[in-house]
Amino acid sequence: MTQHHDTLRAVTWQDNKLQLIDQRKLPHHHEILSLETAQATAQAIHDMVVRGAPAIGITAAYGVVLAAREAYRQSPTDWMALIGKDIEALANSRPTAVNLFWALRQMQALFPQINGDPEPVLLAAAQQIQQADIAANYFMGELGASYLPQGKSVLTHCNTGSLATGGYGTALGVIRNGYATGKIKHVYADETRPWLQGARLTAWELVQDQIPVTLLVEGAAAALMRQGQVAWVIVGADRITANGDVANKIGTYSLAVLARYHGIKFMVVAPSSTVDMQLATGQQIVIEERLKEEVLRLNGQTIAATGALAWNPVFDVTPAELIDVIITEKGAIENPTTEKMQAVFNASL
Ligand SMILES: CSC[C@@H](O)[C@@H](O)C(=O)COP(=O)(O)O
Repeated sequence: MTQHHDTLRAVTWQDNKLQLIDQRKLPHHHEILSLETAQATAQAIHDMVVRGAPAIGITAAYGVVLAAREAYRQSPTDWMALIGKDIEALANSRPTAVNLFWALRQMQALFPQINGDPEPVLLAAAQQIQQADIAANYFMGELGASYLPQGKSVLTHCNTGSLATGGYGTALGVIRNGYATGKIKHVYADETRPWLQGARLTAWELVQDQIPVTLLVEGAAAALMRQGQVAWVIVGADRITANGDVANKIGTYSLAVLARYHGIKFMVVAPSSTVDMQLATGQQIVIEERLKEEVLRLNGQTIAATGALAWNPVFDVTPAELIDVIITEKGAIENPTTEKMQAVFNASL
């Protein structure tokens, strides 16, 4: 086993409240938001205070705890009926990361067994979801790193680290493990327009871990690959469909196309809570579109020509045929197909 020193947690439960690091302010301001209602939790997910598919799911699970507390206060006998509105608000906070809906289902499945105050039972369940996510990340870190050659560089996109998960990270977990074991010598990170998760969050996490990181604009990825610097592209996922198609941060699909052209391997790292066996292919995934202002403005300042329109899909779908391996805590799926996905997930979902 590799030694783990990672302690950063984006989502914590303290003093009977949900505490979120405000990721919109990182890395230069470290502010914690304390939330006491499910409605505020849904708003925080929508507003990107917390982001990253597993972290969104975990936050929603704690949101259900807050919802149940409020509903039970209103009516100890009728809380299960009263909680519906809050669960709907949580479900409507963001559409693409399936971990959100998975976590809500996990929590709701417990309701029928609860007698009396639901809070202790639901809090334990939310904490268990977070602990299981961290354990999955450590496992995937080792499994993913076992695919890497010795002493090479990798390219990653968006932020998939402690901030995006229960802790440690998916793609960044593989990178952490790969660096600790000497397989990775250098990390290239896309800045990830327009929210700059790469520049603000991934670079911050890697610098803290003393892992050498070089930022590039997404448009530079092809030129970097052409130089022969990158052995693997390693990314996370927001939803993986039954055929192995992967929705992830906008720009991921470009990287997969580029990687194939340049003979570079492409790895997706995600826990089974990101797998949606109900959808046959990635074409059925709802892709979130956010406000055009996120593209037209930067740091509150208009940068684009006044009058220009903007298109702001925040995820894209990478077809399974461009993916060399999907790493999950249930195992690795090489050259994913529906049959291979079913063999791993249908038995257990
Ligand atoms: C382990 S995080 C995996 C994905 O959620 C991540 O790559 C991503 O696309 C995050 O998007 P975001 O819009 O920041 O929530």
